[in-house]
Amino acid sequence: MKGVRAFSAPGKALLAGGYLVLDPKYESFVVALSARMHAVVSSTTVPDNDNKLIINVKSSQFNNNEWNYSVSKDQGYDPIERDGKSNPFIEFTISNVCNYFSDNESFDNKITIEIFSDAEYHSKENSLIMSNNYMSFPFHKKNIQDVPKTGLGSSAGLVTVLTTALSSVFLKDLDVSSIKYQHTIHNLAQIAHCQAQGKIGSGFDVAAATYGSIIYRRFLPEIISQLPELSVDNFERYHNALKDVVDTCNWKMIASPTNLPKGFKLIMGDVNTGSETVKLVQKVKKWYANNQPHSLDVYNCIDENNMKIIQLCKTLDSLSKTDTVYYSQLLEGLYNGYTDDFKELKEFKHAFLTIRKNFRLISKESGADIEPSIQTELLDNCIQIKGVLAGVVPGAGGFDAISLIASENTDIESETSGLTAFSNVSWMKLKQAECGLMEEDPQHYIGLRAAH
Ligand SMILES: Nc1ncnc2c1ncn2[C@@H]1O[C@H](COP(=O)(O)OP(=O)(O)OP(=O)(O)O)[C@@H](O)[C@H]1O
Ligand SMILES: C[C@@](O)(CCOP(=O)(O)O)CC(=O)O
Repeated sequence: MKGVRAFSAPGKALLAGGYLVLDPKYESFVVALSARMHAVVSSTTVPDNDNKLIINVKSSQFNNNEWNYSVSKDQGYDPIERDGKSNPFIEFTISNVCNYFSDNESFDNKITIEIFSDAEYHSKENSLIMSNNYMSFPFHKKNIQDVPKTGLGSSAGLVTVLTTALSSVFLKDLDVSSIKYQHTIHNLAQIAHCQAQGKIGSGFDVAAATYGSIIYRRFLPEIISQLPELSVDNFERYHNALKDVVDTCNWKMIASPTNLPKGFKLIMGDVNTGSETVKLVQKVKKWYANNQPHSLDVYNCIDENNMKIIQLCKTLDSLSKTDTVYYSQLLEGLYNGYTDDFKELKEFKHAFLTIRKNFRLISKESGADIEPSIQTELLDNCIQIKGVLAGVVPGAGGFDAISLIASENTDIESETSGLTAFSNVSWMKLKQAECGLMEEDPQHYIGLRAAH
């Protein structure tokens, strides 16, 4: 095997914009997370291979899961798994990437990709930690689909990093810091992820996996729905349409880089239950359609406050550079709980409280438990903790992990340890990611051993 390369992509928390982000008229605030999905790729050329590509994908952290595909132009790049095993997220990624690059003259025909996922994506129960000097991953006895998820976007991370790893076999000069390549990877991954999910969602998870923390406005769903069905018979038609959608079409989306302001951090707490996003979305959509114009007023009020949060992050970022004296007083105030002395902090806190109030209203009227009362109680307790400014149930809400915005000096573990109000929360080892897609050193994945 030659030219081994490795890549990683971050997970996500949709801090502001749940549900509204499904409509291209609203913008949202997505924080990329330090929990990352990784892919180590190597390739070689084997002779007499009947023009087939052999693609082996291993996810050994999950009961040694492994998928062995053969792919060829004659089969329309529809991957055939040797033992009939299925992982739609891997399959749609392979078919789109291979189809997209099918015009390339020469490329290696035997590809091996190892997937690694950081611990916070899944429940760690009954897992064995394997580490080396650089990385640490939990190994499970169960298959990937049987290990409970925490809701950080594992499938979006997987599809994005797998798209990158596979593309690197066709594009020897692939540079993930280049906007051009990020754009190609994002578009291919977004298409594969929608096809694997069987629906066209807002795509904020794939966008964050590619670009990192972003202000996001979704692409028009027609961009993806206009693609013809991918099948053996219409390979050429699909290929031409795919090239057009990936390279030429204006997706009319926004993914502009952002960050939490200096001195602020994101904290996430898992409540170990999880929720069914699809059902929540169905109920909210039904409520929205049947309650006009009141439902539009509620959405617009949420949007006003989402925009306030986005604007306040920009204001705080610029204050941290232009008025360092005021900014350090503000950070003192944040840590010590004098938030009402600073108009920016007061407004930030108020914006989150207003969003939560509106989501509770939608919960009551639609029957979708976006902020269930148990989470209300938890969030209300959290915002009393020293240094915690605001809290919310991110994304679709429900019983997923909660998100808090706090002073970077807040030690949430020690502030809450031994208190019954927090006995059901496990604080996740997470922070905001420093970047979206990145290239990693493939040596860092070698020699993982069980810790003693
Ligand atoms: N490490 C992995 N190895 C192989 N497949 C994976 C891996 N992680 C995720 N997947 C695939 O993604 C599927 C989970 O996707 P799903 O969209 O249900 O979860 P999620 O993206 O973590 O959830 P959410 O969008 O709520 O954050 C798995 O069943 C598997 O097919
Ligand atoms: C409700 C929704 O806006 C957010 C879902 O977010 P999450 O998967 O719960 O993080 C749906 C979507 O954006 O596709």
